[in-house]
Amino acid sequence: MSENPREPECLVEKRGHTLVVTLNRPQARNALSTEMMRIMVEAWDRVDSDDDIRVAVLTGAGGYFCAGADLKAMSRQAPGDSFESGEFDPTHLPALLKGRRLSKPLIAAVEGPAIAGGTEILQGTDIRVAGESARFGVAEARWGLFPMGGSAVRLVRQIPYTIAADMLLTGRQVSAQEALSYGLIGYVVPDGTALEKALEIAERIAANGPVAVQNILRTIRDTEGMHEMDAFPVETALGKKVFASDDAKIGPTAFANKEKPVFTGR
Ligand SMILES: C[C@H](/C=C/C(=O)SCCNC(=O)CCNC(=O)[C@H](O)C(C)(C)COP(=O)(O)OP(=O)(O)OC[C@H]1O[C@@H](n2cnc3c(N)ncnc32)[C@H](O)[C@@H]1OP(=O)(O)O)[C@H]1CC[C@H]2[C@@H]3CCC4=CC(=O)CC[C@]4(C)[C@H]3CC[C@]12C
Repeated sequence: MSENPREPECLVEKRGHTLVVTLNRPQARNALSTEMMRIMVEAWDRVDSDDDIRVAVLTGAGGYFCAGADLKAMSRQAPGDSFESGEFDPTHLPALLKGRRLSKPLIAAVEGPAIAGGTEILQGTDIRVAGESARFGVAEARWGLFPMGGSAVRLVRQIPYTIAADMLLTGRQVSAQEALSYGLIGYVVPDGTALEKALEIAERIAANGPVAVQNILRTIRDTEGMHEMDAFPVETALGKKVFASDDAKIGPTAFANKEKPVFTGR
């Protein structure tokens, strides 16, 4: 099928306090194009800069999540050439959230295949929902490629070593139920309802204190891999910022008055 030139290759829509980012090349199973990744980076910048956005959701169009890099485009222009020329420094791939993390929670809503770059970007998300027919895998080795989206570093930190090694070295796909059992995802829902579930989770987070949410998230990230005695000073500094916020007064007062807190994000 030809690509629809009028349709953006990535859709970005604000729904209340949530920004929904939809990979939109279903005819190519939402394979990553440079245009798609350009829009993704714009969306990530908007998440970080717009105080009214408290959560983001990443999903794919057409019942697919993402088939990874565009292998056809890659056959026409080898990424290695771009690396050698210095055109791309793959140490930082902001579209794939490698070398960049969002300051607000990112929820993945996966339907269908999340393969190679699709499972790579998944590892940059925080909460993950998948339809029961979704499939995951890091297929790069099958094509003589390297999972440059961060999986050879991240996957073994997110799921058991032997499963990560198996997936990375064989390139095999795993079902949503397997992925749930490994802890790669947190929810399996009926096909077609992953976005609905992700938006429900997003709403719950958006109703919480934004200062608290963002500093809890930052603590998780900034202390990953640290000895706890080295991590606690980092955690405490961020926690004190939260307790110094207006929201830290709004919450308890709302409870005492038997009201729903209306947080300001300050
Ligand atoms: C290294 C980083 C990641 C690399 C990769 O992801 S490699 C890609 C691996 N992907 C796969 O193995 C999946 C292949 N597809 C499938 O297995 C199946 O299609 C499916 C299971 C996904 C679906 O099966 P299906 O039966 O439903 O559908 P099909 O009939 O198979 O397909 C339908 C239709 O879609 C087309 N299709 C499917 N997948 C792809 C695909 N991956 N690419 C293209 N087209 C696809 C299929 O052909 C059919 O089409 P049709 O015409 O109908 O026949 C990289 C990630 C990001 C990169 C960096 C980005 C920025 C940069 C830019 C540069 O220029 C180079 C440097 C770089 C920094 C770049 C470097 C490498 C990355 C980091």
